[in-house]
Amino acid sequence: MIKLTEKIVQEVIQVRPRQSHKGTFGKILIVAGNQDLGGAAIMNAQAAVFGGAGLVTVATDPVNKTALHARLPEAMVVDYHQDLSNLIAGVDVVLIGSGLGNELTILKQVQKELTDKHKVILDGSALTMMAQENLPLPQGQIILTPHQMEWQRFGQVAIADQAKEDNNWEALVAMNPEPILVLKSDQTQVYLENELYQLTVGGPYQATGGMGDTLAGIIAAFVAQFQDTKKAVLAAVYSHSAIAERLAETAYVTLPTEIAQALPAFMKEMADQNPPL
Ligand SMILES: NC(=O)C1=CN([C@@H]2O[C@H](COP(=O)(O)OP(=O)(O)OC[C@H]3O[C@@H](n4cnc5c(N)ncnc54)[C@H](OP(=O)(O)O)[C@@H]3O)[C@@H](O)[C@H]2O)[C@@H](O)CC1
Ligand SMILES: Nc1ncnc2c1ncn2[C@@H]1O[C@H](COP(=O)(O)OP(=O)(O)O)[C@@H](O)[C@H]1O
Ligand SMILES: [Mg+2]
Repeated sequence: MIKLTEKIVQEVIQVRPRQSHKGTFGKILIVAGNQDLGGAAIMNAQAAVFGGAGLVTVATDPVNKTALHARLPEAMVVDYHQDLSNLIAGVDVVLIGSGLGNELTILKQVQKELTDKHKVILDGSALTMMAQENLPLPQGQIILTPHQMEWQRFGQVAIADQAKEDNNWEALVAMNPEPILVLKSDQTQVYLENELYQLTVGGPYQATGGMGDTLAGIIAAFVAQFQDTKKAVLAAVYSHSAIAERLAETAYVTLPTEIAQALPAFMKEMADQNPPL
């Protein structure tokens, strides 16, 4: 077991090269937010934009369009009932599932367009629907971000058995290809290529709806803009809770949107410890 420390973030977040443009830092499609859970799409997208993704498009229920535009003009918004195949073909990263509810048709349509070139984050309702419908993993480099109940459904490991890492590895190796697992709890762990990483920052001030939606957006931003996907996931998991821990020095609860807002300053601080070569 390896403890996650600030070192991983310093390793991943570099000063940006001058010769660059928005395409350099990755294109993300977020598929999230049904009629009732538009906040999840907003929190995904805010975290992705503030986390440094070059271009973010949100495919969501049309009732969420005005709210998304008003909250986050940097993000583009499309109706998730439209044909998303061209959009999917043009992005590097797809984050799907936060607040998606029971939108099974949309999940299936997105999944069939995914290819090996995509980095795919499966969160929230995507995991629950895939478990209920027994859907196979889609193509792409897969990152799963379940909380304990979602992992019980998706990985078929009872919550009580998740404390034993062998049980989680057994479920993971049965999946093909083996995904990266971010198993969220008050003791979040990352299962990644035979190594178990333990988060040692963060705390109960994070127990607020939308906290996981924000983490998923940060992961999307980091894997979109940083070369090494595995390290990018670890750095995202660490940054999310490290920012919360800092905010909690003066706040009883740390809101997901506040964590997103703190990302640019946190990332600059980390990058400044890595002077350009
Ligand atoms: N503003 C928005 O739009 C928001 C939209 N959201 C979206 O809603 C969708 C549904 O997500 P969900 O997580 O709320 O529901 P579900 O999958 O049924 O899990 C809850 C059940 O699991 C149990 N449980 C056990 N261990 C647990 C653990 N460690 N962490 C958490 N739960 C744990 C828990 O136990 P209990 O609370 O009863 O003790 C309960 O029985 C999803 O797509 C999400 O993105 C949310 O982000 C909120 C803000
Ligand atoms: N007591 C706690 N200590 C540390 N982290 C917590 C605690 N409670 C929740 N979290 C973190 O908050 C996030 C919750 O994710 P999730 O349940 O998916 O939220 P949501 O779906 O509402 O956005 C996870 O990253 C989890 O590790
Ligand atoms: Mg969640």
